[in-house]
Amino acid sequence: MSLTDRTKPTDVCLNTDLYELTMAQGFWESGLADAQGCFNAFFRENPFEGGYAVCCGVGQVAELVENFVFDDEDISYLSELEAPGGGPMFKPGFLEYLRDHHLDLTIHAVSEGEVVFPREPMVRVEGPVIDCQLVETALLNLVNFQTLVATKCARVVRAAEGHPVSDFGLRRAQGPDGGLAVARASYVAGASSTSNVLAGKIYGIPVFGTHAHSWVMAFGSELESFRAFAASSPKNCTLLVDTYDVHQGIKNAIVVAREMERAGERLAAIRIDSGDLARLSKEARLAFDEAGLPYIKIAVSNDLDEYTIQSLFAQGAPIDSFGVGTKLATCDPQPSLGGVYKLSAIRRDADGPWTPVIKLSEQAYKRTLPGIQRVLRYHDALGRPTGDLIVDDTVAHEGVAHRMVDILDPYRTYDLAGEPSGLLEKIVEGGRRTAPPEGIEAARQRCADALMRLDPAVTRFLNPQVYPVGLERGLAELLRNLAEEEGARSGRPTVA
Ligand SMILES: Nc1ncnc2c1ncn2[C@@H]1O[C@H](COP(=O)(O)OP(=O)(O)OP(=O)(O)O)[C@@H](O)[C@H]1O
Ligand SMILES: O=P(O)(O)OC[C@H]1O[C@H](OP(=O)(O)OP(=O)(O)O)[C@H](O)[C@@H]1O
Ligand SMILES: O=C(O)c1cccnc1
Repeated sequence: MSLTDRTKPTDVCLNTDLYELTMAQGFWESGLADAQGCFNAFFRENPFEGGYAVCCGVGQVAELVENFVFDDEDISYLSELEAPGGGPMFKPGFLEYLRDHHLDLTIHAVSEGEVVFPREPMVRVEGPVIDCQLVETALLNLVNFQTLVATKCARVVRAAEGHPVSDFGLRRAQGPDGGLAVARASYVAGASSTSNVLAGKIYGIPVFGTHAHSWVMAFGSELESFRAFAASSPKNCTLLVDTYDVHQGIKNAIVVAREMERAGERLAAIRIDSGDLARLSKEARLAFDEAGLPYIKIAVSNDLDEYTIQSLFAQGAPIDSFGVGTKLATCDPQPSLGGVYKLSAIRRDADGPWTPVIKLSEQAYKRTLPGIQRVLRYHDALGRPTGDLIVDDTVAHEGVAHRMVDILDPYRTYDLAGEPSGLLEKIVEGGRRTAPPEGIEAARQRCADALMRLDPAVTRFLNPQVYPVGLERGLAELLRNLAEEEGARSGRPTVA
């Protein structure tokens, strides 16, 4: 992960919200340090008004847990913190407890690159409630942003219809760490390369680049600048043709391409970064073809997103590749996923029975789901997903249940077809990863496969169909009972 890659590993434990540490101290003091909890990370709505999300960031969770250690420097910093009302924020006994404390967690997660849907657990964390709480913020920080970026990039890649998309977002990203996360998640979601060199080094993502307008402006003329770039980077030569006038830029690119041919080299591409990209790309294509240079590719950039790219192809633009920066890195127009991490079951000790719990809300869609949840994804004969069933292992259930109950409307049921398989895999047990890191290429392949199998009605941009996610009947009944009990206790009307 980027933080542990670039700073001392133990810094991950302070990459948290203060309240996680304050609550941990409270659990420790209340004698609840050994109580066990089960938390789920999930989101409530698909981003970008789309029909799905691409799970990302979970590939770094095991590393987070293994590196979650408070060293002397961390303890010393915490010991100096003052409470607003006076006196130390943390008690010496608690800080001694934290020193060399390791997270004794077991974690199940959806594999990176897989498609996920609202309300189903993406990550399930079990273990001492104090440890579950300590890891919350850092875990959400990894999973929320990368899932958002991966989803955005999957949309851009879909619009690009197989043409390469390069992440150009670093200069517009939310800080250095944000830029790395964007490059990583974009690659998982199908981007072919990144301009971010550090991301290339850390994650092994192919790096790609052209040149800036400043390169052209630094020379006496555009032609001179193109010649100098071709001489300097003959094997990696994409010329930016829009600094002054695109028509002249195309003519200059043809001159340089011919000179390169004479020197036994080939101009790879031009890039157009302003103006009407459909019209200019058509003119460029025609000019290169007429000049006998059909191999020169056309790359474009300039505030692109999935909608602009879709529109460019609808206009018949002969574009070969895309550089996408600002709108990818900032996940325009939705800058956050809103994923949450909620307690769903507790038990007093590690051998006792789990007690499922829920949080009620005035808004039914904000009510949480109880239990030790897992997800069964059903597939048709061709391996295409047909629906996801959330099962709770604290209640009796039918195992493979073919009927599911709508999460928000208990009177609505769906019949599931096909064969189910478990969506969550164990990635951490007793605080240790259960398998070596799988690497970014495997996640990228999984994402490509998952998106290919998903119903186009779910992946379309406009009014996508809702992918069915529902509750196994035992869980639906438990939810209704708990909501009634909690409602009666709080005097609120029952929402289930
Ligand atoms: N043919 C097209 N159809 C749809 N959108 C386009 C087309 N050509 C360009 N765009 C998009 O329109 C937006 C604005 O382009 P515009 O031509 O105004 O920029 P510009 O004049 O090049 O400005 P600047 O030089 O400041 O970048 C950009 O997001 C660009 O990608
Ligand atoms: O448009 P985006 O999707 O955000 O892609 C990144 C942008 O960054 C560069 O512009 P910038 O003006 O920063 O530098 P330049 O002088 O090299 O064009 C590049 O030319 C792209 O337009
Ligand atoms: O290499 C490029 O062309 C590039 C990289 C980052 C941002 N804009 C352009």
